[in-house]
Amino acid sequence: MTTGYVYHELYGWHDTGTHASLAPADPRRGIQPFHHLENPEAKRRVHELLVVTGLIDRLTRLTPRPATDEEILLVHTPGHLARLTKANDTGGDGGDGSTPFGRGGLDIARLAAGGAIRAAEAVLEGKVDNAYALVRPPGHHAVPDSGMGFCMLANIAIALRAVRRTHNVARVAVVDIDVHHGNGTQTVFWEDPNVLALSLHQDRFFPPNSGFVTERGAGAGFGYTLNLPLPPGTGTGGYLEATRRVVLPALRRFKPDLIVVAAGFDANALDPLGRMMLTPRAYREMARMVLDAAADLCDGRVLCVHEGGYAAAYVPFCANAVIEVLAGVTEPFREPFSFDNMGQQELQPHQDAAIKATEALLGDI
Ligand SMILES: O=C(CCC1CCCC1)NO
Ligand SMILES: [Zn+2]
Repeated sequence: MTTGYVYHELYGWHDTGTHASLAPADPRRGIQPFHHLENPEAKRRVHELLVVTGLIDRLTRLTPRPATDEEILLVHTPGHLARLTKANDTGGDGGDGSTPFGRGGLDIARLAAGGAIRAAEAVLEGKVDNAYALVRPPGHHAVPDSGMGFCMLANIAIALRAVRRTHNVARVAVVDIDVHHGNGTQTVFWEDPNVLALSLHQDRFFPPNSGFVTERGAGAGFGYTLNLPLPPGTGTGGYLEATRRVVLPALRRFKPDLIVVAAGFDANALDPLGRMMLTPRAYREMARMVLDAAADLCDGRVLCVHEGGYAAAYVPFCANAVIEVLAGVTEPFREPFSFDNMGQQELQPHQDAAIKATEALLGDI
């Protein structure tokens, strides 16, 4: 099994400032300077764990390149690109007031989107069987006319639109496991029956009023947007049942040529921005199920693009578990501490009800 891997040190130089988690530091409002939640630590430590454990030596390193204006404009409006370009010398915000970037921030965002493109190309050209793009800033909230929720450019959407012009890939399934709704991907492909936008996320967290099971796509795309809002506190049982009963049947019905995972890890048990309870074992089992489905459906073609995940000491073990599955590692790394025995990790009735509601919609794929 050959697994492509995209990472660049510049991803760690994306400067989100002292936003004191979510709001700009301001003594008049009692907000002390603190690092922004979307800071380099968690992602840099994912890379460093791969290096220290030696897993990186089993991966095929792919060098990211900047996404061009033309590629960005396949998804975003000229106005959004102009906003980012104008602020690139000074630093600014992606558009929602919560997406700060420093000088050269657009250059790094281009490298993130270009990293997703490069990884998608390598998978589609058969250079690797699957790939992991450890990119930053994240992308799954960005919509055509604005950045949002720490996302400046819609990395996955740009990659898909770019490679669909140059490669023979008709149907793509995007499985978003970030704890927040993949609204950006959903918005871009809302009317597209050839992209299945499937999101598992914490119910009514972010973006506000987004990610309801009733959001199903429109026109020819109706039924190809699938949302599974899960109750806060959902753990391994809920996610594995959701994967078994919603994700896998959806993939089997959709028959994708490529499976893309919006690999956010903020559903981890220690995350400051999520209220779920996942562990490396849970992520490993979800990845195993998706990889097995990919082997049956699309010659194993899976592309993971990193999104959120803010517990800097825990996310590395969660992401490492997924990358081990991609790389076919049979002796998984034993993470030093786990929360598999947390109370109510098994499926709970209210979580089962949420799964049932989305399960009922599979027939429209
Ligand atoms: O991890 C994220 C960022 C979510 C935050 C953006 C502002 C409040 C919640 N999205 O996937
Ligand atoms: Zn998130």
